[in-house]
Amino acid sequence: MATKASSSRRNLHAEAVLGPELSARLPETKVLLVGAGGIGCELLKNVVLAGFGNITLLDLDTIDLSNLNRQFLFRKKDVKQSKALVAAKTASAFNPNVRITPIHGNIKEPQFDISWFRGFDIVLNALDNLDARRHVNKMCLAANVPLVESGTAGYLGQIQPIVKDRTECFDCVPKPTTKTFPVCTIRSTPSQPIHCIVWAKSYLLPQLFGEEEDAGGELDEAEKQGENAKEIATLRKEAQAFTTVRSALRTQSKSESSNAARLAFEKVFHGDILNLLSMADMWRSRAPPTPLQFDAIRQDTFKLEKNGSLSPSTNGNSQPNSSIPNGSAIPASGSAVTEKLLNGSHHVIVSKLGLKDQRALTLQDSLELFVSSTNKLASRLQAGEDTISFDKDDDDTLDFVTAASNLRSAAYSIPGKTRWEVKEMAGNIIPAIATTNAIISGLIVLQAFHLLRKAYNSLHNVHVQFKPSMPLSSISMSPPNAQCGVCRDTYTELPCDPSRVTLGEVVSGILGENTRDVSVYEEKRVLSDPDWDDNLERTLESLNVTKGKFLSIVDDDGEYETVQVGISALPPNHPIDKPAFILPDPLPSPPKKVKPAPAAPSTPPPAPVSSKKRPAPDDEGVPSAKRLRTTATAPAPFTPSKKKRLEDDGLILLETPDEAIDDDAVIVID
Ligand SMILES: Nc1ncnc2c1ncn2[C@@H]1O[C@H](COP(=O)(O)OP(=O)(O)OP(=O)(O)O)[C@@H](O)[C@H]1O
Ligand SMILES: [Zn+2]
Repeated sequence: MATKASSSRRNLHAEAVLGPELSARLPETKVLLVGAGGIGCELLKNVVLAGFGNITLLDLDTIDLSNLNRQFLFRKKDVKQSKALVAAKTASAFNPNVRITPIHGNIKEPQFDISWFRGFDIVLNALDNLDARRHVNKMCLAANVPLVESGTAGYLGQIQPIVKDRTECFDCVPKPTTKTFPVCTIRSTPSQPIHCIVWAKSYLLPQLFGEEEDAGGELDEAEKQGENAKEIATLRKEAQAFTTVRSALRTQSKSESSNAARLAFEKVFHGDILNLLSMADMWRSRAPPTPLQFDAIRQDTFKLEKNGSLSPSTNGNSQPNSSIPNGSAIPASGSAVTEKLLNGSHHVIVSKLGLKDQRALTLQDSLELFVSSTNKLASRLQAGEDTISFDKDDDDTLDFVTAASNLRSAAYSIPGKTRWEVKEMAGNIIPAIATTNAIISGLIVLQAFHLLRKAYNSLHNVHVQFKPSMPLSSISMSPPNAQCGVCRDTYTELPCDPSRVTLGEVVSGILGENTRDVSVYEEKRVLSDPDWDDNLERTLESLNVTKGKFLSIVDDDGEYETVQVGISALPPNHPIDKPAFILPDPLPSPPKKVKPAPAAPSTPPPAPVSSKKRPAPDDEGVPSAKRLRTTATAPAPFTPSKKKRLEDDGLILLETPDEAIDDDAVIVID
């Protein structure tokens, strides 16, 4: 047990650096750390060693073998255990005076409501996805708790301190959206390895092993977008033919193993390609693909015509119409194998000694991998798995995507990729660099100290960049974006019993004397608007508006900012004969909206300071919503309910003539 003397000796260093006032406060400061992954493990170690004494650590995940190289609080014996629990246990040993409360859960769960967030002095994010980051940002704004946001991507990293009404919030600057590709490039005319990988991951795998679905919608949309109508008709036929293959995969017996795989192969790598070849127009200006032959590849008699013109990395040395022997590796772009091939040498040497993941695959290898992974996935379906989707850590799905994408690449004379490269590209993986995580975690704690001291002028957004001469750059904080649809809203809390209080009671209670035309949303669901009051008599519970959710009350004339009403629980001693809700006192009074700046002149003015910011790096992107209510600044041409009804009828309404139609028509890598 630590004595008082040893514990004060332990703190001497921190006290000298932080000063007596802050270091005396740290043992009592309540910090919430969200995420116990790459950044989270480093950060937990830092906050424990800095002297924070009351830490809540939350993570939804369990430890994976692949985490161990950088998430140093975990050991092999901990694999499959809760990250939060193991990290808390390991880090508790670093300082006997620390109390770490681990929570194995999702930060979006309703029990982590506004009052729960309000119980912390500071929140530190160590997350890996936009959705959770956005959620924590909003909860911290609602609870008025300072947040330090962070992210790393390989050698790059960023931290952003966020204080309500003083700094930009996480959503003040729009985030880049995921790269998308036109349907026809993916489905008929791939020209790069990534096109084949997206096809295998987002089209073929779901078609064979995912939920049965009508691909018609996606193609209808592609047709609307003006993509080639004849080609779309061929793709429709192609999609229908999947039914036979799907049922073979779900019923084949062990003895006919490989029959279903052969059927799948023949459909997608032979039949579908023959169909496409019949559309002569398509191949006038591009090299046609080659239908693959199952038996010939197996027997090593298949000769693949190589047409150098399709290779993305052709360097002038390619040799049109030279043939790649079946037993040779499909060249992996960027690898020594490719170099040799592109330099005219056909004596491709495939090392069988290299790591399995990093070996270039021959056409035969790909075929065998296709058969074995298809069979494994089929037996999983037969053993009761409903649907199977891609997961970079699920070997069977990764093998399938590796094999299928390489076979497709071969058919289209596109360089192949190793299993390792496919994992990186299909999983959207930027290798994590432990050093970047460590630097970022140190910076998070420094900004946390400024926040706790309320030294707002010392706050900085800091970037770790790949520039040896200047590895760190920092930018002073910008004020909130006046048009931000998240931090400019007015937040309030409504303790209530959702099974007893009606939507109408809440809306009129919150508006009070200030009655005006409003529309009410929960996320993007419209619950009522001035022309549609059907739901006002219904209880919140019947509308699925429960603890932890927000009701957004939007001024219909666009004159006032939106009021966000966070639903929370009534205190346990609330008298049963009193109304089933407690209105905030005073009632929220949203400010008038700041009108957006006039349209930019034709010559753009110099970039404002805030545009120097780099958006937070993200391992996982989310496609942009068709119309995010919160970012709409101009009054909508339709009332929300009417818009919703039209959208339910399958119509997409554009806000402005130049609004792009959303991403439904394209396949998204996520
Ligand atoms: N909604 C959420 N609630 C709680 N924890 C979350 C939530 N979303 C993500 N996380 C956690 O944030 C952490 C992010 O860490 P990191 O980026 O290192 O991810 P990882 O899953 O450990 O690594 P990798 O994705 O590279 O395999 C993960 O441990 C993840 O479980
Ligand atoms: Zn904002």
